[in-house]
Amino acid sequence: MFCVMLSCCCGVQVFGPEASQKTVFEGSVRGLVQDVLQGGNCLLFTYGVTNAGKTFTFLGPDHNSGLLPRSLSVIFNSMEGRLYGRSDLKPQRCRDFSRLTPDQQAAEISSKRNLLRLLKENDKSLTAGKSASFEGSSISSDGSMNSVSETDSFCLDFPSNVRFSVWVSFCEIYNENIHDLLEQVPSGQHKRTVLRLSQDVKGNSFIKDLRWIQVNSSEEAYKVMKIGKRNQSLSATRLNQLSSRSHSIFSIRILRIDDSGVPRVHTISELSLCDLAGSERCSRTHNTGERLKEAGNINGSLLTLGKCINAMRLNQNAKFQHHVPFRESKLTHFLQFFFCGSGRVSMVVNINQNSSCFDETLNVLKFSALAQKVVVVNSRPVLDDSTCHKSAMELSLIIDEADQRRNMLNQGRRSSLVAWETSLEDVLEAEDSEEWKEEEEDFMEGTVLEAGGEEEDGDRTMEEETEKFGQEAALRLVLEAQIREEVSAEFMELFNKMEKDYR
Ligand SMILES: Nc1ncnc2c1ncn2[C@@H]1O[C@H](COP(=O)(O)OP(=O)(O)OP(=O)(O)O)[C@@H](O)[C@H]1O
Repeated sequence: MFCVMLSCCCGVQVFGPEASQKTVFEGSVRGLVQDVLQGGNCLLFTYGVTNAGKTFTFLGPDHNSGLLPRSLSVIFNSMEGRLYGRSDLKPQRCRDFSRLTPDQQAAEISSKRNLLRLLKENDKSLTAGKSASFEGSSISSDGSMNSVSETDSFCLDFPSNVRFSVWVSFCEIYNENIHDLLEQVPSGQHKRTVLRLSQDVKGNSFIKDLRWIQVNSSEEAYKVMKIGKRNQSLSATRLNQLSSRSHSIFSIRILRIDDSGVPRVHTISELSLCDLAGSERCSRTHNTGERLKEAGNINGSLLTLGKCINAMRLNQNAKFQHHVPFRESKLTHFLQFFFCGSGRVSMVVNINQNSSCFDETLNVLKFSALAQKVVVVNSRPVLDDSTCHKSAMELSLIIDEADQRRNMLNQGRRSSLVAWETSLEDVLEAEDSEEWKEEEEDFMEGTVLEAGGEEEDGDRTMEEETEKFGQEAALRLVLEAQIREEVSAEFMELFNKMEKDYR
């Protein structure tokens, strides 16, 4: 018996064991897909103990597709007849794009052809019985998505000259190493390239050299996902015959292009679907050797995710901002972009109702109750034609916009946004950075001066507001703070216990 629970800042929805994949999709990710089609950024991640049905919900068997195939279907159905026909605009870094030369475009097309050919070759070897890594799982050999409704779509209210270019990537975090699941490793060679997390000049993290493939239909995107899934690290454990030993991240990036005259990229939005590996207790799995090492890394990164969520939640009300340890694991470092005000975040919590995992499940539920309290303010960057040179200004405007929304949302409360760390761990993208910095400094100087006057006005309004609400509001705040303190103390205790258990 498996239950699914959706948890996000807008509330919690619980789906019982009888709920169909369609119902879960409609009650959870469909709204995110709509947001992404409108230009927003969304992250959805699965959470739960091992063997709780995360991959089932995420991908689903062929006759009963999960969240990812359904999202692809709705995205492409909604874009019917509005796909951008060329491949001269490609996403790069975090939310930038580059214009490809004709040679680069030809290289893109041929590399995609080779990748898709790989699927056919793999299928032949699968039917010959050479590999069974994906047996019993979700994907048909012809790459079709049988169970997804062909009609589900959103009506996009954009001018007729607006076109969409869709790109996908698929990677995994295995033993704290990031690997591109679309990398074609020559046969006989087992060593895969380790990719690095990098930051652009705006402080947004992205995976350097990750492959992005332009896809023109949901079937094509699904085939790409199939190829990646076959490369993912799966192994049999005592609790799950096909247990994910890594966190996998499938990202869909949509370039909204104004296709009149010289094509202009208007927005770049992203839907990231992250199937987290399940937490596992060694006393139950009896893992040893390589499996034990994997379990240690999985539990470690999930623990850091918990710490980050707890710190973000505390920061919403604290006078002094706690350090959020995003950099303690690759997973949280990668997710930082979404958690720091750049998108909507939702979590799917899977529950296996087997009584043997009762206390682990209770921990998962407590975790999700806390995660739900974190408010992430969403901002939607709009690109201009001369994107690169206006980036500093855009950044400031985005920050201003996010601040305004945050103030409206959290009147009298502390920010849920977390300041970017300034020291870069990995690679600093140096291109144009000097120019950008100068522009940014000039612009920031102006912003700081302007902001000073506004702040005084804001303070006055704030005082009036405080008087108006009076004693009743103050009492409510004290009570809320007390409750939060208690929950937070309980949670810290829980973390310490979990840490001890996993050792
Ligand atoms: N709702 C469901 N209905 C039927 N079978 C399910 C359901 N959810 C999960 N299963 C089955 O339970 C088993 C474990 O599911 P799955 O591999 O999705 O778990 P998981 O949480 O991803 O585990 P891990 O973290 O170890 O990768 C699979 O055989 C799957 O087919």
